[in-house]
Amino acid sequence: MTTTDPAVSVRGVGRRLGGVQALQDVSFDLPAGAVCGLLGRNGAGKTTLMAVVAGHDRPDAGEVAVHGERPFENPAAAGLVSMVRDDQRYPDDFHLAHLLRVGPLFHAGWDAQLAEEVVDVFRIPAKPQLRKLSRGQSSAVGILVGLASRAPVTVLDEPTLGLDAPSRQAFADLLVRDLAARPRTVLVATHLADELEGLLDRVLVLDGGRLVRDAALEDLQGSASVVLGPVEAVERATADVGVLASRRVGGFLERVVEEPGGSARAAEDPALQVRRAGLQELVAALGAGPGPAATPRPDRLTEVSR
Ligand SMILES: Nc1ncnc2c1ncn2[C@@H]1O[C@H](COP(=O)(O)OP(=O)(O)OP(=O)(O)O)[C@@H](O)[C@H]1O
Repeated sequence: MTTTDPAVSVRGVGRRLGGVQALQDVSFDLPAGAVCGLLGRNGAGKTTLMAVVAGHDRPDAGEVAVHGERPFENPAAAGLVSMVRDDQRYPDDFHLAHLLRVGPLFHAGWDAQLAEEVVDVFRIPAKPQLRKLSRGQSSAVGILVGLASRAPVTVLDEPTLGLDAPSRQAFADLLVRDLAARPRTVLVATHLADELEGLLDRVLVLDGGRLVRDAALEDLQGSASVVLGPVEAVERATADVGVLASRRVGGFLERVVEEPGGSARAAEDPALQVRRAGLQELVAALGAGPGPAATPRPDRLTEVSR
């Protein structure tokens, strides 16, 4: 293994659960030290993918390697990857104090001081059993384990689910600070792409179990714009460009168009508003599922009317 080897390598991975093809032919590499957002709609396959990367589940097809080790049922990989699920279960009688005691037993790199800091920042209560904590408090416990375990590859499934706004900001601040002090690779699934955008180096987008985008954040940013205005004016300005999504609200039309070039004509029309597409909008446009074609590029389109 060299320093340029990827921290995570996924090749042709498939996973069928029940009657559902949850993952199909998924391939990507995560460079060591990258913070990668895993995005996609409900049921896109994010949790399934994270579970096979973390070795909680095995793929039916393809190969997964974490720092060169197969993660499933391989003791050599146990300390390399830590995954915190959004529905993480603990023993019924477990309190915070139990978790803080067993953390170092399960995670060789456990940082007790950081764990205590997370307890303070998120005000995680000591008293009720962990299973009785609120949704947001349970997420804070997940953040505690995810950060304090300091695994070389950390997998976080919806870490901010149910957190209030100050706590979501506290999570982002802690993650940035801790990664600067102890760089590691992070794969984080979220439905709040815009909130975590500032933390990400890479973005993976799943749709229906397939990987539809694997890009550096900077390549994705600026790859699309939003054009908004009266229906006819928007249609005229975007007639010959790549349209990723369209949404009609009354007499107005909003289109997500591909750059470069997509918004050029619209920018000359004072009746139209043009702005850069946010990550969330871009992901929605890429993974919005099948819809009637609105332009001659039906494979890339979604048309949503209200
Ligand atoms: N144990 C299971 N048995 C049958 N189908 C399953 C099982 N687990 C997941 N699935 C299905 O596999 C698909 C992918 O599920 P997954 O939980 O990976 O999606 P997700 O992207 O994490 O969704 P969400 O954003 O809602 O958490 C879904 O269609 C889901 O219904």
